[in-house]
Amino acid sequence: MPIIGIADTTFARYNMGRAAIDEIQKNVSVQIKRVTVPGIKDLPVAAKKLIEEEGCDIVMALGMPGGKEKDKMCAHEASQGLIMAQLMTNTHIIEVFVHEDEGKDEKELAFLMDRRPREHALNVIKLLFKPEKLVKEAGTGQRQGFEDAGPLRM
Ligand SMILES: Cc1nc2c(=O)[nH]c(=O)nc-2n(C[C@H](O)[C@H](O)[C@H](O)CO)c1C
Repeated sequence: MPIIGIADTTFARYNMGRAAIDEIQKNVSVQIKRVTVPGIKDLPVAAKKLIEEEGCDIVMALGMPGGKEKDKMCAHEASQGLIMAQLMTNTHIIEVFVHEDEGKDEKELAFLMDRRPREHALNVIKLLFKPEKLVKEAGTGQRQGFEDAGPLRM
């Protein structure tokens, strides 16, 4: 049975890991290993450990960069770490970040922090079990959280 790793943070203002796990469990029967770290810069090593020490086949790295400039820098560094961890382990780590300033108010932010992990959880399931479904969706302007952008027409 495949193992999905979930790494999330205490910095985030919504329980993104719980949303992702709920969506996974609604759709497939898999083993889940979860860790929670303080912030997004702690996610790369947490994800790498889930892969190398816990045998995870894929990992979701969930976090919330804050709205300040230093938070955005932090997010960029965390992203680079996550890419490095993917290359070091040859394993997908799906980055699920919701920036605190993406929502126009707290209600919209909470909506997004619930929806994006759920929609990426479905992507993770497709990557693991039905990669051909993603091929069918190629170029269709999928977005996680808000409305899909949709395909371009000639
Ligand atoms: C400035 C800063 N901003 C964020 C952020 O926007 N989101 C987040 O999840 N964590 C932030 N952190 C904390 C770091 O990611 C990390 O937890 C600490 O530097 C300890 O390694 C820091 C230090």
